[in-house]
Amino acid sequence: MSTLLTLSGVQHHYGRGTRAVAAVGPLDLHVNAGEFVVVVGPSGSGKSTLLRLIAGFEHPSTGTVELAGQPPVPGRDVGVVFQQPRLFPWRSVDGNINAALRWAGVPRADRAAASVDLLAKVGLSGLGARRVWEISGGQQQRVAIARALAARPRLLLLDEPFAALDALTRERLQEDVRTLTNRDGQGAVFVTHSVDEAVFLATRIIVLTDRPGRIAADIAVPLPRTGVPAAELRAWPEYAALRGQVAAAVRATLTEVEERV
Ligand SMILES: Nc1ncnc2c1ncn2[C@@H]1O[C@H](COP(=O)(O)OP(=O)(O)OP(=O)(O)O)[C@@H](O)[C@H]1O
Repeated sequence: MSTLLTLSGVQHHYGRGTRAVAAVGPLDLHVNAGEFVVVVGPSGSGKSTLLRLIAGFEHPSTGTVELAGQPPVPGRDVGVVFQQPRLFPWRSVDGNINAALRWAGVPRADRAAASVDLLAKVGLSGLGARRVWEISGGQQQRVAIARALAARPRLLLLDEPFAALDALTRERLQEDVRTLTNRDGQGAVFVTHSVDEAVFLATRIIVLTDRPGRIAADIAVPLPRTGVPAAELRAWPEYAALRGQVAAAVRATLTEVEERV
């Protein structure tokens, strides 16, 4: 498979001199097209910083980030979904998606059809005319995902996108994102604190050490992506074993933190 994303010798710190905070690295990471990478790690270990570096919102203090061989251009190469949907509250669902399509350079004449497609993809067909305040938090997050997909990015970056949702809505969205990314063959890098969410969504899990985040474990998740209902998959012994493996890796990073205190 072709390499989509390459991080080489990446380190990042915020601030300067004695006030500098080392947030990430050094780390190397290669992500292939079609991989769904989930990043877990202790609070403050640099997960969001890593996504910001991949999105091109931040430039690494040392090392390089390349998407398909080029430095990432913010807003062009990747679609980003945050914990809060960050929609235009005064616009309709369609209005929000249309704005994203316009920024993505989709010609005006093609936007209506593209919007219908995107709404269908995220399970919101028929809700285009609703105002943002007329839909639920889960539906708002679906609109945010549709917006991130508008530019047909090769890579989707998701920073704890379901953390603010209730458990049932969260499970539904997990299933949809899993199917969606599987169908389109996009790459994804997804940050979460939930080991279960990581095992359910990932083809590969990266566990970060405490700050500055380095790669403590790189765990393949060889579970089927289609054909097994979510509840059944979660009951598989292989699923439980992976959960145990990832939880142990995360615990090991926390033990390191405790031993230093
Ligand atoms: N703009 C900034 N200026 C200074 N320090 C920052 C900035 N952003 C993040 N940091 C620091 O860098 C480190 C990594 O932060 P980051 O938000 O990437 O971690 P995280 O793993 O996503 O955290 P959490 O799991 O709590 O969301 C933290 O110590 C944080 O305080």
